[in-house]
Amino acid sequence: MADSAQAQKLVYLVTGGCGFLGEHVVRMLLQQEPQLRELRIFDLHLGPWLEELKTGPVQVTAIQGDVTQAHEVAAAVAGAHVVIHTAGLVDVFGKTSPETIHEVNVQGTRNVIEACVQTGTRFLVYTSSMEVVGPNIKGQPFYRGNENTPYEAVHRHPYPCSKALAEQLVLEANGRKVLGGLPLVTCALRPTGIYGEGHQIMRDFYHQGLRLGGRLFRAIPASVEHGRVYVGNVAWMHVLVARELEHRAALMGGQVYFCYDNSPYKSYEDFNMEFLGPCGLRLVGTRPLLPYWLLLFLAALNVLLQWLLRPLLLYAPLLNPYTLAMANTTFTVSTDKARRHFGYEPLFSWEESRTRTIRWVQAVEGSAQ
Ligand SMILES: NC(=O)c1ccc[n+]([C@@H]2O[C@H](COP(=O)([O-])OP(=O)(O)OC[C@H]3O[C@@H](n4cnc5c(N)ncnc54)[C@H](O)[C@@H]3O)[C@@H](O)[C@H]2O)c1
Ligand SMILES: C[C@@H](CO)CCC[C@@H](C)[C@H]1CC[C@H]2[C@@H]3[C@H](O)C=C4C[C@@H](O)CC[C@]4(C)[C@H]3CC[C@]12C
Repeated sequence: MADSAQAQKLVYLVTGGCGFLGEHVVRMLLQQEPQLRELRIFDLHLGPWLEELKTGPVQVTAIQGDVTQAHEVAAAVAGAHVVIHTAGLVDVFGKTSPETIHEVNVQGTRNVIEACVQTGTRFLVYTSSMEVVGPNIKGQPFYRGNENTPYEAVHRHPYPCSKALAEQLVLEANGRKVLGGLPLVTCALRPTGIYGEGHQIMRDFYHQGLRLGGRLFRAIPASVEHGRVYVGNVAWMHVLVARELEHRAALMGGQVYFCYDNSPYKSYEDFNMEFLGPCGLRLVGTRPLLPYWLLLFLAALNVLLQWLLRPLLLYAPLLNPYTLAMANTTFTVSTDKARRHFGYEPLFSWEESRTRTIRWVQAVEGSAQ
């Protein structure tokens, strides 16, 4: 008893802890981090599920706050040993202005770094994105690449631009002296497209399929591979990095790691069918049903409609030129850097990840009826 009380000494802060990934990180920390004494969860919107966590042995502190407000961030960071910064605005559909995306993703990250420096927190793990690398605006394939694969990372869309800038800030902050004189140790994790329980876009595709009489129509050639990784494994990588940063600071500080697991390489649509198929949906066509030029035209039309309708309503469909380019460009990773640097092995096999995700979609279906 005395031993476990002594071992429980660490204070962690998870920003964005009520988001899709953030909730998995929070739950994973509570299950897998025995050294945890207090877990602070900082988010603009706090979820009601946090209440159930407050009865466990770890002190769970929910903080409603905004990463763009430096003083709120500094108050939340003060006294934390580790910060896992997952908060961000994930918008590739034109729902939010580019300025707001920049403010949350870039200025928010700057505030987190400055808070660490001012309050003496030494370990910062940043959730970056594969989009920091690509796909680029030229649509060049990135086929089973790793962290050292040369690739022309050129972006125009506000989301990848903001993630790239924020990642750069985090990596440059590695080694800065924090209050007390010790160096800050940072690193960035780059998930590919995350899937699993709570994935809003999967839910959207599922509902779209139901509306279309149980069918989805193939729009992307099956040969275009899109990297995907299970949310539980992404969360597990965050927990491991947070734990190991202190012991392997020289090796891991300032590094980037793709998030990967054993999920199969498939097209975006074929991959989704791994879950939606067992839930009763069918992907129609072995080839795209519409020619690419027509899809591009529809995507451009959606942009025009979004602009025209803006004064009346928010029209933000899944298809726009950017999402089409994303889905239509091969981008897959194949790396073992995380295993070599901090002993990462996926916690969930592909079969388990798939089963869990199917069960979740079925529960979504149940709750929709
Ligand atoms: N979903 C993916 O496929 C994916 C892939 C790669 C990287 N990422 C990155 O992972 C992180 C989490 O993404 P997600 O998919 O869980 O998104 P999400 O939208 O589900 O979660 C983001 C969380 O951040 C919070 N947040 C937003 N603005 C905030 C602010 N101003 N202050 C405080 N909290 C704020 C939101 O309330 C939300 O709970 C993001 O940084 C994203 O860029 C996501
Ligand atoms: C053309 C449509 C026909 O069915 C398919 C459109 C699919 C798109 C909506 C998604 C294709 C690729 C996705 C992105 C990718 O998985 C990686 C991402 C990185 C992450 O940081 C945020 C989410 C996302 C941008 C993800 C968003 C949805 C897609 C563009």
